[in-house]
Amino acid sequence: MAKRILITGSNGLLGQKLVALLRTQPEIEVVASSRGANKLATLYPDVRFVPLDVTDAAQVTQVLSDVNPSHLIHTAAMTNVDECELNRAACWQQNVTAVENLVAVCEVLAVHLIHVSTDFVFSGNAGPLAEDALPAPVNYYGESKMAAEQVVQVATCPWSIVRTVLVYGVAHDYGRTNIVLWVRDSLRAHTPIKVVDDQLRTPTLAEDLAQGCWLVAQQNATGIFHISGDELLTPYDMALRVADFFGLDKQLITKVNSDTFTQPARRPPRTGFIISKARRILGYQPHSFEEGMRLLAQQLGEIQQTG
Ligand SMILES: NC(=O)C1=CN([C@@H]2O[C@H](COP(=O)(O)OP(=O)(O)OC[C@H]3O[C@@H](n4cnc5c(N)ncnc54)[C@H](OP(=O)(O)O)[C@@H]3O)[C@@H](O)[C@H]2O)C=CC1
Ligand SMILES: Cc1cn([C@H]2C[C@H](O)[C@@H](COP(=O)(O)OP(=O)(O)O[C@H]3O[C@@H](C)C(=O)[C@@H](O)[C@H]3O)O2)c(=O)[nH]c1=O
Repeated sequence: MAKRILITGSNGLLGQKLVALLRTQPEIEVVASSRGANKLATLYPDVRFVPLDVTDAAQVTQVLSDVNPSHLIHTAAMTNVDECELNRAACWQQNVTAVENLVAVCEVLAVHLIHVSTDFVFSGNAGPLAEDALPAPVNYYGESKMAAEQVVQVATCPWSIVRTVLVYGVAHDYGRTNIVLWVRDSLRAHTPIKVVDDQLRTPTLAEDLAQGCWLVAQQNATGIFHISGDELLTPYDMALRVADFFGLDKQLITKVNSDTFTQPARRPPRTGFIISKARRILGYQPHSFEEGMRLLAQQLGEIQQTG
């Protein structure tokens, strides 16, 4: 059966990669939605866009009824972890109330809901983690994402939860940075940076995450899937690799502990994912960190496309 896939948060990093991937799939129709004006209008004029603020229950009902999707990939969220700690009401609205709104309509219309979640639902005491590890968030963003997962898990429509870790990539007309771009840009500007070596993550190329979500939709797979890269690295390791890859000065990078930072939100120390379930069931195969940086550099026009 043909699929019509509605994406929330299509202006975001994952949302943009999903639109780029899905518009090239012959057997599906993609409909993009986001809260702000469509950032992809000139890039992909062929893709239908509908404005949608997911915190507005009436709008959610109207848009889902109009679009009548077979699948909904919910990427929209408040993703600034420190901002979530400081502005808890807004965080709850965007990360939990929004999911309640979506679930209510997905249940009525029997839409397959694919909800994107995070390694920050875990305490970070025992990474890398499999899907059945017990959530125990250490910050408010993580609490809100765990509460959203709980809403999804009792939904009566088909549902999947795709959890991911520290996503990197380039997007169009996009303000938020990520570890690869931040390190590259800082070193290029000869700005010294302090990078932690007491956190562990499996950094995720945004294209891989989009592919993971698409595999879930394509196969109508339900349940929880861990979708990330497969290299367990500290941010300090990542910074050194970025410096090597872009030929930048490693002397500018200082290794530090997380407790030297005074961020409003605590970060879980050891996360990272075991992705064997996604490999086995979905056929998911992530790029290496090196390959991810290569793709990013190609997209930035810094190196030629190969093969
Ligand atoms: N980035 C990361 O490292 C990680 C992300 N995740 C999860 O992955 C998902 C996607 O993240 P990512 O793409 O990086 O996020 P971004 O911050 O890049 O994008 C999120 C988008 O959500 C949209 N949005 C926010 N609030 C609303 C709203 N009320 N209604 C409609 N749209 C809204 C915004 O759209 P607009 O611009 O139109 O306002 C924004 O562009 C999120 O659920 C996040 O929790 C999980 C782990 C790691
Ligand atoms: C700003 C900064 C970050 N870092 C490290 C810590 C951290 O692991 C990594 C990224 O830091 P940030 O504060 O930008 O990102 P952070 O908010 O920790 O990223 C998170 O985003 C949300 C949305 C998620 O769901 C998580 O998976 C997670 O990756 O870089 C440093 O070492 N030094 C620094 O000065």
